[in-house]
Parts: sequence; C-alpha cells; structure tokens
Amino acid sequence: MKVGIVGAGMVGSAAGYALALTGAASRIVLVDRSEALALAQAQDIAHAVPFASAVAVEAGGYEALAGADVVILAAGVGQKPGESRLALLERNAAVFEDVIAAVLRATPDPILLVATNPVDVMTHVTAKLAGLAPGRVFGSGTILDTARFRSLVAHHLGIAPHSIHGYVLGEHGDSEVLGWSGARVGSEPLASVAAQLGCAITADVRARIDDGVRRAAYRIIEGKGATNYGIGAGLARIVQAIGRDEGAVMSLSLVTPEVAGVQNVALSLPRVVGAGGLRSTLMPTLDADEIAALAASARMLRDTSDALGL
Ligand SMILES: NC(=O)C1=CN([C@@H]2O[C@H](COP(=O)(O)OP(=O)(O)OC[C@H]3O[C@@H](n4cnc5c(N)ncnc54)[C@H](O)[C@@H]3O)[C@@H](O)[C@H]2O)C=CC1
Ligand SMILES: CC(=O)C(=O)O
Repeated sequence: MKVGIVGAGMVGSAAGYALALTGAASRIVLVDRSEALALAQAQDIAHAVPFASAVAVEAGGYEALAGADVVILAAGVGQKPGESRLALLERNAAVFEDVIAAVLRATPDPILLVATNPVDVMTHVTAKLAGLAPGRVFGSGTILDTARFRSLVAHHLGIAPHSIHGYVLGEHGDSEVLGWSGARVGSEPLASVAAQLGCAITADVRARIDDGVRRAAYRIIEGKGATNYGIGAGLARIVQAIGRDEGAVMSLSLVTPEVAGVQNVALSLPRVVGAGGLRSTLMPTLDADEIAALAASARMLRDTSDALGL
C-alpha cells in the first residue's frame, strides 16, 4: 500500500518511522513545504528499513503522491507550551486550503487521515474541502487519548493495556469524555476486576487517571516541545487496519450526522476501520454523566465549526 504523509515534522516523521517498522505500508512518500526537511526525514527513515520490513521511503513534491491509497495529513503548526489545540484552528485551516487541493490533484480518491490539530474541526474542514465519499475522510481523533486511558488503567491494575477495553470519546482535546462506565478488562466490567484485584477505582484514582489522559499533551509539550511517538504509532496502526481490511474498532473522528442531540459534528466514537476507510460507528452505552459530557463536547465542536461556516 502506498501511503503519503504531508507534513514531515515531528508527527509526520514519527508516523513514517512507525509505518516502516511495522511494514503497514509498502511505499511511503513524505511531502513538506520544506523539501530539505522531507528529504532528510525520508533518508533517515529509509536507514531503518534494513532492520525492519521491505518498504520504499522517498520524499517529493505533491506529484509524488500519485496513486497513494492513504494520505496522512500532519502539516501545520503544533501547540506551544500551555496553548490549547483549538487555538491552532485558524492557522491550520488556512494551511489546509492549499494542501487538500494539491493532494487531490495528485491522487483523486485517496483515504485522507487527518492528524493536524484541532483534529476534529480539521477533519470537518478536510471533509468539506475534499468532497470525498463519507468514511474516506477521518481524523485520528481520540485514538491517542484512548491509548493513554488504557495505559493508565492498565498500570493501576497491573494488567496489559491490550486487555483493557474502553474508549475516550468526543473531542480530541479538553472536553473529551473518558468512557468509564463501559470499560472492561478482558470480558469483565472494570469495577468488578478492580475489586477482585484489590485495586478499586476510587474517586481519587479516577481523577488522577482522568487528569493523566486529559493533560498528557500539555505535560509532554512542556517537557519536549511536541508529542510524536504515541500518535505516530497510532497513525501506523490505523493504516495497518485499512491495508489488511481488518474491521478493527478504534475511536476515530468523523463528521457524524447526529451525536447526543447535536447535528453534523466531527468527533470520536468507536468506528469500524477497513479497506474503504470507516465503514460503521458503534454507539457506546454510556451513563447519564457521560452522555451529558459527550453532548457538551459535541456542542462545543459544533459551535466552533459554525464559526468557520462548516
Ligand atoms: N492528532 C493528534 O493526536 C496529534 C496531533 N498533533 C498535531 O499535528 C500537527 C503537526 O505537529 P508536529 O509534527 O509536531 O509539527 P511540526 O512543526 O514538527 O511539523 C509540521 C510540519 O508541517 C509543515 N507544513 C506547514 N505548512 C505546510 C504546508 N502548507 N504544506 C506542507 N507542509 C507544511 C512544516 O514545514 C512542518 O515540517 C500539529 O497540528 C499538532 O498539533 C500533534 C500530536 C498529536
Ligand atoms: C498534541 C496532541 O494533540 C496530543 O498529544 O494529544
């Protein structure tokens, strides 16, 4: 599978590296407004290939995206320490005006996978600019927040994160909703497993994990200026699920006709990912507080999209 990456900075390069290590792509093309950066990243990633899978890695202009099955969009600015994702919107929406047109001139019917923040509204911007079939334009959404949630719950219980099943929903950002009530460990409800293991999810534990998920990006950006490895791995995992037509369930952002009473809003819910992109949505069972929080998140995103005329 040929995968293009537009934006060869921290996120784009980490995605390329993860794609090369996992073999989720057979050909990777990096594009950036800095041709020198794209070339340097492509060369560096190519030097990992002899230790990993047989992947061709190159850099080029937009024309090099011809025939790309999936294009990851990671161009634009990231947060400065203390800055919210939503504060990036105007700058990154302006970047996408040119980027999406240039991508589609090179490859007219790709799957577009948006990583640029604020990822939900940028997904909506991309869907409108691209006009592709529903399910072919979506955002990484809360895939990273879900990974953070699973990691922290796993650490608390002393169980592998792969065996923790639960999702973060709504905005990839400050209003996101941790789906505690539906979380399971193996096939058992989280609270039951936590009690059996003597690791109850008390209000304090819950608040600590909530903060650890919601504030993770702020803390990491304070420490190293960006986040890249987690999202890079997440983007490669999404591409892998597309390439293998897996039907994997992941929390991803898609323009959705109606969520918690809010119409036409891009946000994350559990979605089924396969060869054509997103093929269905699995509406989770939530408790009353979670439904109210999801409605508030959806309303905030809708209001933000309204301001852009989306
Ligand atoms: N969805 C998620 O979970 C995450 C999203 N992000 C977001 O990803 C985006 C990229 O972050 P980083 O890679 O850290 O930033 P970065 O600054 O390292 O890389 C961005 C790249 O975009 C390029 N670029 C800017 N305008 C362009 C244009 N018009 N055409 C082509 N390339 C262009 C820049 O030259 C730069 O190399 C940010 O919006 C950031 O907030 C970051 C981490 C996680
Ligand atoms: C930067 C960002 O969106 C994250 O790490 O969650």
